Amino acid sequence: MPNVVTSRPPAKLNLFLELLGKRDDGFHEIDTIMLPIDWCDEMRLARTEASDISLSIGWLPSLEVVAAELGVDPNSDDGKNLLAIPSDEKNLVVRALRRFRDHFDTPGGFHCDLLKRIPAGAGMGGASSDAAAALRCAAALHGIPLHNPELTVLAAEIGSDVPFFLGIDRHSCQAARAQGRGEKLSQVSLLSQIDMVVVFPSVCLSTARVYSQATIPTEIVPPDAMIAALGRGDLGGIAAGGLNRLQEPAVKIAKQIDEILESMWHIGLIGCQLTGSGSACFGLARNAVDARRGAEQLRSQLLPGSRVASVSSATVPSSVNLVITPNG
Ligand SMILES: C[C@](O)(CO)[C@H](O)COP(=O)(O)OP(=O)(O)OC[C@H]1O[C@@H](n2ccc(N)nc2=O)[C@H](O)[C@@H]1O
Ligand SMILES: Nc1ncnc2c1ncn2[C@@H]1O[C@H](COP(=O)(O)OP(=O)(O)OP(=O)(O)O)[C@@H](O)[C@H]1O
Repeated sequence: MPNVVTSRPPAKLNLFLELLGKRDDGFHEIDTIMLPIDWCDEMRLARTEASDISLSIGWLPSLEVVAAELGVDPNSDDGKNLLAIPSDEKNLVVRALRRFRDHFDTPGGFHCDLLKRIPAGAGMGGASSDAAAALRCAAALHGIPLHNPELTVLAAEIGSDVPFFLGIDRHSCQAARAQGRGEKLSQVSLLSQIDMVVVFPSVCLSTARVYSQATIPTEIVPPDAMIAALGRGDLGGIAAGGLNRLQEPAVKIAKQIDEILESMWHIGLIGCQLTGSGSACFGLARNAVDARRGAEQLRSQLLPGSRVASVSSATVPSSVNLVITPNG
């Protein structure tokens, strides 16, 4: 079995998110369509003799470059709020590796090097994706099948978005419908790649706080139109079928979201909306060239104070790659 593996956990966008009701466990019953995108973190996981679990974290291309894009001093309170990622039990990677080790009773521990690109508190699933990748990397290091259903059980215990990043059954997944708390998954097919622009304004939103200020609609919208448009590659239909019931409470907390969305509509993107509980927003472009051009335009208008990227749809789960180390 290998001693070191790597993976590139992707972010996700919620093309559709409806609130169906409040559950007794304090979570919301949701109906959401999630799309993996090629904005990824970088993970390296090694087995260790000692039983403890350690994590080192950095930012790509560097903390200073990311802080400059956001217009913050990395040592200021704002900078720490946006960029100081915990490396202890609060990090979902540490939580995932500890749960894995205890559940499968594997010998020794792990050391994880995590390089972040996915903004935190953005509604892009960064922590959840890292946790899912950590479970798969740990399974590969200990010879446990990557599609072992017990991994999905562990994932659901770690967070509502984590199961999505493990993929569905044994197949790679271009998009998924998530119901329940987010753990009931079904495949959604895409006829063609989707190209978008994503903007992360320099504000970190708490998922719990946005949900707590959301209201359950009297009239529930189903995701059928969105699912049909994705299946026939109809960009106009995807834009028209978009919805995010968490957008209203998120905008009340961070008003700049409205300004960002306005700028995105203004440069000709369509279906512009918040992803997840925010604060990141996305808009659909006709193709990758238009997405790159749109990102350049928004960068010149919005920087510093936002991170802007052109992205394309991707798949989950992220692959796990063996690293052949000199001592085998
Ligand atoms: C907003 C989304 O990202 C959309 O994909 C997810 O619903 C949130 O997934 P997540 O960040 O993994 O959320 P968790 O870490 O499981 O829960 C954080 C908090 O969000 C709220 N929460 C989360 C999921 C859900 N279906 N209903 C909720 O009300 C709860 O207050 C919960 O304590
Ligand atoms: N691996 C991780 N990467 C980034 N943040 C993490 C990680 N583990 C824990 N966190 C903490 O979780 C907070 C939320 O991170 P993030 O928004 O990436 O999580 P998420 O819940 O998966 O995504 P979403 O915003 O879509 O709900 C961060 O501000 C950070 O304090």
